[in-house]
Amino acid sequence: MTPLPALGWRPELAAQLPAGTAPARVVRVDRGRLGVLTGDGERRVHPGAGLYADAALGGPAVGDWVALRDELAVALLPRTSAFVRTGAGRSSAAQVVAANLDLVLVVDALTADPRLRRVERYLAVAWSSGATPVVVLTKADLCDDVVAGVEAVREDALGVDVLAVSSPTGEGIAALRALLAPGRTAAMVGPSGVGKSSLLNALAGEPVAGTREIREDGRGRHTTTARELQLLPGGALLIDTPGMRELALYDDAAGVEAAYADVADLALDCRFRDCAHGGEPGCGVAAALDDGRLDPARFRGWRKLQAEAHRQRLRVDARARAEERARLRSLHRSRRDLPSRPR
Ligand SMILES: Nc1nc2c(ncn2[C@@H]2O[C@H](COP(=O)(O)OP(=O)(O)OP(=O)(O)O)[C@@H](O)[C@H]2O)c(=O)[nH]1
Ligand SMILES: [Zn+2]
Repeated sequence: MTPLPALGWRPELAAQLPAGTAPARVVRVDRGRLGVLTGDGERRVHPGAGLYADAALGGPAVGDWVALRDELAVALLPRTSAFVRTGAGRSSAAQVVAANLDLVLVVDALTADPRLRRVERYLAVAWSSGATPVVVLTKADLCDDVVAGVEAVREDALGVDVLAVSSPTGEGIAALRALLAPGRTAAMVGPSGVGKSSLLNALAGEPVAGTREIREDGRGRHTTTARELQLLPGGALLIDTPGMRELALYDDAAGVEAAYADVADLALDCRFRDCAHGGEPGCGVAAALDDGRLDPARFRGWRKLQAEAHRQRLRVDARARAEERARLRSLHRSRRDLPSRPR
């Protein structure tokens, strides 16, 4: 028997449960079936039409809470956060790949130069989901200057925890575990090969990634399910779905603007075109914060990225000016060195 808070249950959800139903957390969405965890263990249930009643929610996703009536999931409970994939392929319909995340581990490796722009894009998507991002830099054991590597990312990822870890040596794993408090739900994003599976195994203390087939003994019959939500020994929950992993590929091409299109929309209402949304009269962003249309956490996330984008522009400008000077110098030099034209 697992107490519900250990599955990430929030007491305020109790009021949202239809009469005669019990809560369950979705651990896998499979053609026509849902794998769920309840206080009594893991089960497979049928998704009822009620889960799709609100088209804007995009149906059940890993991490969602559903209301069960026997073997039927009848309702989708409100989410605190949602990782949405948009613009994948030709369809522009939003697809929720994971829900109710507290933390998003943005994973990259310390072996290559820190890929700051890429980390930033992941951070933008993480903030926009409503979850708090943490940057986890893997392969610390292969890096000569871990401190510098961490510092470069930290400078860029304002207000975000940045940790260095090594899955084989265990370096930094305890510090990461400390962030993964009991009942909190996290998920990993990051490019292929940076060590997400290894990290999941290190956190789990046993190989779960790659060998995620779990044999279950349910009342005499054996069922096999591949869970996409793991309970870690420390009590946190870690979501690892192919959807989250693919998300990376799409959002590499998208950008901060896309992730924060709603804030940009609100800014269109500002009286002044160059409004900095810092207390100016007639500010559309401030109005939306006041009446609850804009979440303050989301606004802070956007602000951080705006500041970073600005600094990045200054850096690029400085580089462009330096390059232009170098170009002019070499041009003069080549003119000077040019042999005089034959008459
Ligand atoms: N030295 C070292 N090698 C690591 C570490 N983490 C992962 N690796 C190695 O890096 C390679 C890729 O690791 P994975 O865990 O499969 O990476 P992944 O991000 O899950 O990759 P995908 O499954 O393609 O998304 C493997 O050969 C791992 O053994 C680390 O901290 N140190
Ligand atoms: Zn404004």
